[in-house]
Amino acid sequence: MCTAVNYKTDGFYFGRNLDLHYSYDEKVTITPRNFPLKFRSVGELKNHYAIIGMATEMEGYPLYYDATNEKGVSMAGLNFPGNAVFHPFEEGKDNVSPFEFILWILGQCQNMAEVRKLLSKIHLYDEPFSKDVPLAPLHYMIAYKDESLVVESVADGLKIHENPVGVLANNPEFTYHLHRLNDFMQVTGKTPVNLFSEKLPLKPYSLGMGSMGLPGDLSSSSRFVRAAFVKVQDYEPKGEEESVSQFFHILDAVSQPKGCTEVEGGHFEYTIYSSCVNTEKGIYYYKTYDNSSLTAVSLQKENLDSDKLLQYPLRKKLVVEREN
Ligand SMILES: C[C@H](CCC(=O)NCCS(=O)(=O)O)[C@H]1CC[C@H]2[C@@H]3[C@H](O)C[C@@H]4C[C@H](O)CC[C@]4(C)[C@H]3C[C@H](O)[C@]12C
Repeated sequence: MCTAVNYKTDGFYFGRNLDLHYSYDEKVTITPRNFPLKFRSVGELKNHYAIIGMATEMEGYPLYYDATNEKGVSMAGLNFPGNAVFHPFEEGKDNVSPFEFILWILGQCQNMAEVRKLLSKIHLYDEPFSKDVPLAPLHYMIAYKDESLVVESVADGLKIHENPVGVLANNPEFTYHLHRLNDFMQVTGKTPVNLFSEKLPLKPYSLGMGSMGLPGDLSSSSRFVRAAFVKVQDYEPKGEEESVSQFFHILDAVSQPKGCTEVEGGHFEYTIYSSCVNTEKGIYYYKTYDNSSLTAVSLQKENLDSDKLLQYPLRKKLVVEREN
Protein backbone atom coordinates (compact mmCIF):
# COMPACT_ATOMS: atom_id res chain seq x y z
CA MET A 1 0.00 0.00 0.00
CA CYS A 2 1.03 3.54 -0.42
CA THR A 3 -0.35 6.95 0.28
CA ALA A 4 0.45 10.22 -1.53
CA VAL A 5 -0.37 13.71 -0.29
CA ASN A 6 -0.12 17.30 -1.45
CA TYR A 7 -0.22 19.97 1.22
CA LYS A 8 -0.41 23.75 1.14
CA THR A 9 1.00 25.85 3.95
CA ASP A 10 2.86 29.03 3.15
CA GLY A 11 4.65 26.71 0.71
CA PHE A 12 3.46 23.77 -1.37
CA TYR A 13 4.55 20.26 -0.43
CA PHE A 14 4.15 16.89 -2.12
CA GLY A 15 5.17 13.41 -1.03
CA ARG A 16 4.26 9.85 -0.29
CA ASN A 17 4.78 6.71 1.71
CA LEU A 18 6.13 3.85 -0.34
CA ASP A 19 4.83 0.64 1.21
CA LEU A 20 6.17 -2.61 -0.16
CA HIS A 21 7.86 -5.75 1.08
CA TYR A 22 10.93 -5.47 -1.15
CA SER A 23 13.01 -2.74 -2.67
CA TYR A 24 14.22 -2.09 -6.22
CA ASP A 25 17.30 -0.31 -4.87
CA GLU A 26 15.65 3.06 -5.36
CA LYS A 27 17.68 6.22 -4.87
CA VAL A 28 17.00 9.94 -4.84
CA THR A 29 17.62 10.74 -8.48
CA ILE A 30 18.17 13.99 -10.34
CA THR A 31 17.60 14.05 -14.08
CA PRO A 32 19.20 17.27 -15.32
CA ARG A 33 17.90 19.26 -18.29
CA ASN A 34 20.21 17.83 -20.92
CA PHE A 35 19.99 14.16 -20.00
CA PRO A 36 18.43 12.77 -23.22
CA LEU A 37 15.04 11.27 -22.47
CA LYS A 38 14.14 8.66 -25.04
CA PHE A 39 10.56 7.47 -25.32
CA ARG A 40 9.48 4.33 -27.13
CA SER A 41 6.84 5.98 -29.35
CA VAL A 42 6.90 9.74 -28.82
CA GLY A 43 10.50 10.45 -29.74
CA GLU A 44 13.13 12.10 -27.58
CA LEU A 45 13.32 15.12 -25.31
CA LYS A 46 16.91 16.29 -25.72
CA ASN A 47 16.34 19.04 -23.22
CA HIS A 48 13.54 19.35 -20.72
CA TYR A 49 12.84 20.51 -17.20
CA ALA A 50 15.13 19.11 -14.53
CA ILE A 51 13.54 16.51 -12.25
CA ILE A 52 14.19 15.28 -8.70
CA GLY A 53 12.55 12.26 -7.12
CA MET A 54 12.81 8.64 -6.10
CA ALA A 55 13.75 6.28 -8.89
CA THR A 56 15.49 3.09 -9.71
CA GLU A 57 17.87 3.25 -12.63
CA MET A 58 17.76 0.46 -15.21
CA GLU A 59 19.95 0.40 -18.32
CA GLY A 60 20.78 4.06 -17.70
CA TYR A 61 17.08 5.04 -17.61
CA PRO A 62 15.50 6.68 -14.52
CA LEU A 63 12.31 4.83 -13.57
CA TYR A 64 10.60 7.26 -11.21
CA TYR A 65 8.16 6.34 -8.44
CA ASP A 66 7.51 9.97 -7.47
CA ALA A 67 9.12 13.20 -8.60
CA THR A 68 8.95 16.98 -8.89
CA ASN A 69 10.32 19.16 -11.67
CA GLU A 70 12.15 22.46 -11.39
CA LYS A 71 8.84 24.34 -11.88
CA GLY A 72 7.17 22.49 -9.00
CA VAL A 73 4.93 20.11 -10.94
CA SER A 74 4.85 16.84 -8.97
CA MET A 75 3.71 13.32 -9.62
CA ALA A 76 3.55 9.89 -7.94
CA GLY A 77 2.55 6.39 -9.04
CA LEU A 78 0.68 4.14 -6.60
CA ASN A 79 -0.33 0.52 -6.93
CA PHE A 80 -3.73 -0.04 -8.53
CA PRO A 81 -3.72 -3.79 -9.24
CA GLY A 82 -6.70 -5.36 -10.93
CA ASN A 83 -8.02 -1.94 -11.95
CA ALA A 84 -5.19 -0.45 -13.99
CA VAL A 85 -5.50 -1.44 -17.64
CA PHE A 86 -3.05 -0.22 -20.25
CA HIS A 87 -4.36 -0.57 -23.78
CA PRO A 88 -2.65 -1.40 -27.09
CA PHE A 89 -0.94 1.32 -29.17
CA GLU A 90 -3.43 3.80 -30.63
CA GLU A 91 -2.75 5.79 -33.79
CA GLY A 92 -3.14 9.57 -33.52
CA LYS A 93 -2.41 9.77 -29.78
CA ASP A 94 0.73 10.38 -27.71
CA ASN A 95 1.47 6.76 -26.86
CA VAL A 96 3.35 6.84 -23.58
CA SER A 97 4.18 3.78 -21.52
CA PRO A 98 3.38 3.92 -17.80
CA PHE A 99 7.11 3.72 -17.01
CA GLU A 100 7.65 6.88 -19.13
CA PHE A 101 4.62 8.79 -17.87
CA ILE A 102 6.26 10.75 -15.03
CA LEU A 103 9.17 11.79 -17.27
CA TRP A 104 6.86 12.76 -20.14
CA ILE A 105 4.77 15.08 -17.95
CA LEU A 106 7.46 16.52 -15.68
CA GLY A 107 9.93 16.94 -18.55
CA GLN A 108 7.56 19.29 -20.37
CA CYS A 109 5.03 20.95 -18.08
CA GLN A 110 5.51 24.06 -15.99
CA ASN A 111 1.96 24.30 -14.66
CA MET A 112 -1.33 22.44 -14.53
CA ALA A 113 -2.66 24.01 -17.74
CA GLU A 114 0.24 22.41 -19.59
CA VAL A 115 -0.33 19.12 -17.76
CA ARG A 116 -3.99 19.09 -18.80
CA LYS A 117 -3.02 19.83 -22.41
CA LEU A 118 -0.62 16.88 -22.55
CA LEU A 119 -3.12 14.63 -20.79
CA SER A 120 -5.74 15.43 -23.42
CA LYS A 121 -3.55 13.75 -26.08
CA ILE A 122 -2.03 10.96 -24.04
CA HIS A 123 -2.67 7.25 -24.37
CA LEU A 124 -1.04 5.10 -21.68
CA TYR A 125 -0.21 2.04 -23.72
CA ASP A 126 0.85 -1.46 -22.81
CA GLU A 127 4.57 -1.26 -23.56
CA PRO A 128 6.66 -2.80 -20.75
CA PHE A 129 10.18 -1.61 -19.99
CA SER A 130 11.53 -5.05 -20.91
CA LYS A 131 10.70 -8.75 -20.82
CA ASP A 132 11.94 -8.94 -17.24
CA VAL A 133 10.46 -5.62 -16.10
CA PRO A 134 6.72 -5.78 -16.72
CA LEU A 135 4.14 -3.01 -16.65
CA ALA A 136 3.44 -1.68 -13.15
CA PRO A 137 -0.33 -1.50 -12.45
CA LEU A 138 -0.39 2.07 -11.13
CA HIS A 139 -2.63 5.07 -10.89
CA TYR A 140 -1.15 8.52 -10.51
CA MET A 141 -1.50 11.74 -8.60
CA ILE A 142 -0.30 14.98 -10.25
CA ALA A 143 -0.16 18.23 -8.28
CA TYR A 144 0.87 21.81 -8.78
CA LYS A 145 0.17 24.61 -6.32
CA ASP A 146 -3.57 24.57 -5.53
CA GLU A 147 -4.46 21.91 -8.07
CA SER A 148 -4.36 18.15 -7.85
CA LEU A 149 -5.42 15.47 -10.32
CA VAL A 150 -5.71 11.70 -10.31
CA VAL A 151 -5.10 9.79 -13.53
CA GLU A 152 -6.43 6.24 -13.86
CA SER A 153 -6.13 4.13 -16.98
CA VAL A 154 -8.91 1.56 -16.64
CA ALA A 155 -10.83 -0.90 -18.82
CA ASP A 156 -12.91 1.82 -20.49
CA GLY A 157 -10.13 4.33 -21.03
CA LEU A 158 -8.20 7.11 -19.34
CA LYS A 159 -9.97 8.86 -16.45
CA ILE A 160 -8.81 12.20 -15.14
CA HIS A 161 -10.29 13.23 -11.81
CA GLU A 162 -10.02 16.52 -9.96
CA ASN A 163 -8.62 15.77 -6.50
CA PRO A 164 -9.86 18.39 -4.03
CA VAL A 165 -8.66 16.27 -1.11
CA GLY A 166 -5.04 16.09 -2.25
CA VAL A 167 -4.67 12.46 -1.16
CA LEU A 168 -4.33 9.22 -3.08
CA ALA A 169 -4.10 5.64 -1.78
CA ASN A 170 -4.46 2.32 -3.60
CA ASN A 171 -7.49 0.30 -4.66
CA PRO A 172 -10.30 0.75 -5.43
CA GLU A 173 -10.73 3.58 -7.91
CA PHE A 174 -10.46 7.21 -6.78
CA THR A 175 -14.18 7.98 -7.00
CA TYR A 176 -14.85 5.31 -4.34
CA HIS A 177 -12.40 6.97 -1.94
CA LEU A 178 -13.96 10.37 -2.48
CA HIS A 179 -17.44 9.02 -1.90
CA ARG A 180 -16.37 7.23 1.28
CA LEU A 181 -15.58 10.58 2.91
CA ASN A 182 -19.36 10.97 3.25
CA ASP A 183 -19.20 8.31 5.97
CA PHE A 184 -16.81 10.34 8.09
CA MET A 185 -18.17 13.88 7.92
CA GLN A 186 -18.85 13.82 11.67
CA VAL A 187 -15.25 13.09 12.63
CA THR A 188 -13.59 16.15 14.10
CA GLY A 189 -10.42 17.31 15.80
CA LYS A 190 -12.56 19.33 18.20
CA THR A 191 -14.06 18.14 21.47
CA PRO A 192 -17.48 16.57 20.85
CA VAL A 193 -20.64 17.88 22.49
CA ASN A 194 -23.50 15.88 23.94
CA LEU A 195 -26.29 15.84 21.37
CA PHE A 196 -28.20 12.95 22.93
CA SER A 197 -30.03 14.59 25.82
CA GLU A 198 -29.51 17.29 28.43
CA LYS A 199 -30.74 14.74 30.93
CA LEU A 200 -27.76 12.52 30.27
CA PRO A 201 -24.51 13.54 32.00
CA LEU A 202 -22.36 12.77 28.97
CA LYS A 203 -18.97 14.36 28.80
CA PRO A 204 -15.70 13.58 27.03
CA TYR A 205 -13.46 11.67 29.41
CA SER A 206 -10.38 12.03 27.22
CA LEU A 207 -9.02 14.31 24.56
CA GLY A 208 -9.31 13.06 20.99
CA MET A 209 -12.88 11.80 21.32
CA GLY A 210 -14.02 13.92 18.39
CA SER A 211 -12.07 11.62 16.13
CA MET A 212 -13.79 8.47 17.40
CA GLY A 213 -14.91 6.53 14.35
CA LEU A 214 -11.92 7.54 12.27
CA PRO A 215 -10.78 4.26 10.73
CA GLY A 216 -7.54 3.09 12.29
CA ASP A 217 -6.79 0.14 10.04
CA LEU A 218 -4.22 -0.09 7.27
CA SER A 219 -6.54 -0.74 4.35
CA SER A 220 -6.23 1.58 1.41
CA SER A 221 -9.66 3.15 1.86
CA SER A 222 -9.03 3.78 5.58
CA ARG A 223 -5.63 5.32 4.90
CA PHE A 224 -7.28 7.65 2.42
CA VAL A 225 -9.79 8.85 5.01
CA ARG A 226 -7.19 9.15 7.77
CA ALA A 227 -4.69 11.12 5.67
CA ALA A 228 -7.52 13.41 4.50
CA PHE A 229 -8.61 13.93 8.12
CA VAL A 230 -5.16 14.79 9.47
CA LYS A 231 -4.49 17.10 6.53
CA VAL A 232 -7.49 19.36 6.97
CA GLN A 233 -7.29 20.06 10.69
CA ASP A 234 -7.14 23.55 12.10
CA TYR A 235 -3.40 23.83 12.26
CA GLU A 236 -1.47 25.94 9.81
CA PRO A 237 2.25 25.35 9.93
CA LYS A 238 4.42 28.35 9.15
CA GLY A 239 7.75 28.15 7.40
CA GLU A 240 9.81 25.25 6.16
CA GLU A 241 10.51 23.38 9.38
CA GLU A 242 6.94 23.36 10.69
CA SER A 243 5.56 22.48 7.25
CA VAL A 244 7.95 19.60 6.64
CA SER A 245 7.44 18.32 10.16
CA GLN A 246 3.64 18.38 9.84
CA PHE A 247 3.83 16.75 6.42
CA PHE A 248 5.72 13.79 7.84
CA HIS A 249 3.19 13.55 10.67
CA ILE A 250 0.41 13.23 8.07
CA LEU A 251 2.35 10.42 6.40
CA ASP A 252 3.11 8.83 9.78
CA ALA A 253 -0.63 8.62 10.45
CA VAL A 254 -0.89 6.17 7.51
CA SER A 255 2.49 4.44 7.64
CA GLN A 256 2.86 0.69 7.96
CA PRO A 257 4.89 -0.87 10.76
CA LYS A 258 6.49 -4.20 9.94
CA GLY A 259 4.37 -7.18 10.89
CA CYS A 260 0.94 -5.58 10.48
CA THR A 261 0.27 -6.25 6.80
CA GLU A 262 1.05 -9.73 5.59
CA VAL A 263 1.70 -10.09 1.88
CA GLU A 264 2.45 -13.79 1.71
CA GLY A 265 4.17 -16.48 3.72
CA GLY A 266 5.64 -14.38 6.51
CA HIS A 267 6.51 -11.37 4.31
CA PHE A 268 5.12 -8.05 5.41
CA GLU A 269 4.62 -4.82 3.58
CA TYR A 270 6.08 -1.83 5.41
CA THR A 271 6.83 1.81 4.76
CA ILE A 272 10.17 1.61 2.97
CA TYR A 273 10.45 5.39 2.73
CA SER A 274 8.41 8.53 3.28
CA SER A 275 9.11 11.62 1.22
CA CYS A 276 8.19 15.29 1.29
CA VAL A 277 9.22 17.74 -1.40
CA ASN A 278 9.23 21.48 -1.09
CA THR A 279 8.01 21.85 -4.65
CA GLU A 280 8.93 25.52 -4.99
CA LYS A 281 12.51 25.06 -3.85
CA GLY A 282 13.04 21.55 -5.25
CA ILE A 283 14.15 20.08 -1.93
CA TYR A 284 13.47 16.35 -1.56
CA TYR A 285 13.29 15.28 2.10
CA TYR A 286 12.97 11.64 3.01
CA LYS A 287 13.25 9.17 5.84
CA THR A 288 13.42 5.38 5.67
CA TYR A 289 11.90 2.63 7.78
CA ASP A 290 14.94 2.29 10.03
CA ASN A 291 16.28 5.81 9.82
CA SER A 292 13.71 8.32 10.95
CA SER A 293 16.15 11.24 10.72
CA LEU A 294 15.44 13.38 7.70
CA THR A 295 17.82 13.54 4.75
CA ALA A 296 17.45 16.31 2.16
CA VAL A 297 18.65 16.59 -1.43
CA SER A 298 18.36 19.93 -3.16
CA LEU A 299 17.79 20.13 -6.91
CA GLN A 300 19.02 23.70 -7.12
CA LYS A 301 22.42 22.83 -5.66
CA GLU A 302 23.32 20.72 -8.70
CA ASN A 303 24.34 21.66 -12.21
CA LEU A 304 20.94 21.43 -13.86
CA ASP A 305 22.38 21.89 -17.35
CA SER A 306 24.33 18.66 -17.13
CA ASP A 307 23.52 15.56 -19.18
CA LYS A 308 24.36 13.01 -16.46
CA LEU A 309 21.96 11.35 -14.06
CA LEU A 310 22.77 11.93 -10.40
CA GLN A 311 21.84 9.38 -7.77
CA TYR A 312 21.98 9.56 -4.00
CA PRO A 313 21.79 6.16 -2.26
CA LEU A 314 19.30 6.17 0.61
CA ARG A 315 20.66 6.65 4.11
CA LYS A 316 18.97 3.70 5.74
CA LYS A 317 20.96 3.30 8.91
CA LEU A 318 19.45 4.66 12.11
CA VAL A 319 21.18 7.83 13.26
CA VAL A 320 20.98 8.59 16.98
CA GLU A 321 22.18 11.87 18.42
CA ARG A 322 23.67 10.69 21.69
CA GLU A 323 23.61 13.23 24.48
CA ASN A 324 26.17 11.59 26.76
C1 LIG B 1 4.81 -1.00 -5.89
C2 LIG B 1 5.09 0.49 -5.91
C3 LIG B 1 3.89 1.21 -5.33
C4 LIG B 1 3.79 0.95 -3.87
C5 LIG B 1 2.39 0.62 -3.52
O1 LIG B 1 1.43 1.24 -3.93
N1 LIG B 1 2.27 -0.47 -2.76
C6 LIG B 1 1.01 -0.99 -2.38
C7 LIG B 1 0.95 -2.45 -2.70
S1 LIG B 1 -0.68 -2.99 -2.61
O2 LIG B 1 -1.55 -2.07 -3.22
O3 LIG B 1 -0.96 -3.17 -1.20
O4 LIG B 1 -0.68 -4.26 -3.32
C8 LIG B 1 5.36 1.01 -7.31
C9 LIG B 1 5.50 2.55 -7.33
C10 LIG B 1 6.44 2.87 -8.50
C11 LIG B 1 6.67 1.51 -9.18
C12 LIG B 1 7.94 1.38 -10.02
C13 LIG B 1 7.97 2.46 -11.11
O5 LIG B 1 6.76 2.47 -11.83
C14 LIG B 1 9.16 2.25 -12.06
C15 LIG B 1 9.27 0.81 -12.62
C16 LIG B 1 8.22 0.54 -13.70
C17 LIG B 1 8.36 -0.87 -14.27
O6 LIG B 1 7.33 -1.07 -15.19
C18 LIG B 1 8.24 -1.90 -13.15
C19 LIG B 1 9.31 -1.66 -12.12
C20 LIG B 1 9.26 -0.24 -11.50
C21 LIG B 1 10.51 -0.10 -10.65
C22 LIG B 1 7.97 -0.04 -10.65
C23 LIG B 1 7.88 -1.10 -9.52
C24 LIG B 1 6.65 -0.89 -8.59
O7 LIG B 1 5.48 -1.10 -9.31
C25 LIG B 1 6.65 0.54 -8.00
C26 LIG B 1 7.84 0.65 -7.07
